[in-house]
Amino acid sequence: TQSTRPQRLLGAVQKNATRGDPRSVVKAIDEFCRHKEWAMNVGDEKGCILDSVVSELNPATVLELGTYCGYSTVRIASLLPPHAKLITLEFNPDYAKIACQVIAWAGLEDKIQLVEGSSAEWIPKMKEHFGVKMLDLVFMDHWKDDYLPDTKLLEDCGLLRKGSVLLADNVICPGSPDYLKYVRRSPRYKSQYFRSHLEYTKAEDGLEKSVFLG
Ligand SMILES: O=c1[nH]cnc2c(O)c(F)c(-c3ccc(F)cc3)c(-c3ccc(F)cc3)c12
Ligand SMILES: [Mg+2]
Repeated sequence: TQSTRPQRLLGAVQKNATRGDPRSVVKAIDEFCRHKEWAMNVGDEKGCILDSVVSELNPATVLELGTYCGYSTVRIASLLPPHAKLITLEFNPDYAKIACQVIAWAGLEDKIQLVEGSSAEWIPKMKEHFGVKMLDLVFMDHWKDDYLPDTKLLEDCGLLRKGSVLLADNVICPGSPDYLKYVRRSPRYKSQYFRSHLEYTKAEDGLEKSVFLG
């Protein structure tokens, strides 16, 4: 039977990356997506912006919405301090199966908790189920139409504190205009646009970094 693109991406990781070396996993995926098959990872250009936000923040608790094949999951987790935790939510079971194996190849199982399900279902369960008090960083990379409702859900669930950072991918392509309007207009956020390109292409895209002011 035909393999899927995520399966072929995993194959490229297992063939070209070194077990236990997260940066080689990131590199292997970028090479695969640039030279073999495009895939919707945040990619190397926006990935560098992601790295700088994570490194500057040094977060203890990270929530990623949208795991896909685990590229940004591995990229973020490889920069976290020793006892920091990353919870990543993926709705698609096929993506979750691949991401689990990419995370294992990178040797980051201890830092990452992969949960299969919807953000709407799991955000309200963060505190009771994962013992999460507050989120230091939320990387939003799931579905453009869910960015705004999930942001409001994070606020309502009391998961954001003064200084919590929301970092949203694809705010231009495909774009999340209602989300952008909300975080840019709200007095409760300090928002900043990092202009970049759609992964592995010349099309414009960017990341929006929004600091919750409490
Ligand atoms: O859905 C996404 N989630 C997370 N990140 C994404 C991402 O980083 C992307 F680059 C794209 C993208 C953008 C342009 C394009 F032509 C194809 C896919 C998508 C996306 C957008 C619309 C869809 F119908 C399917 C996928 C996503
Ligand atoms: Mg994306």
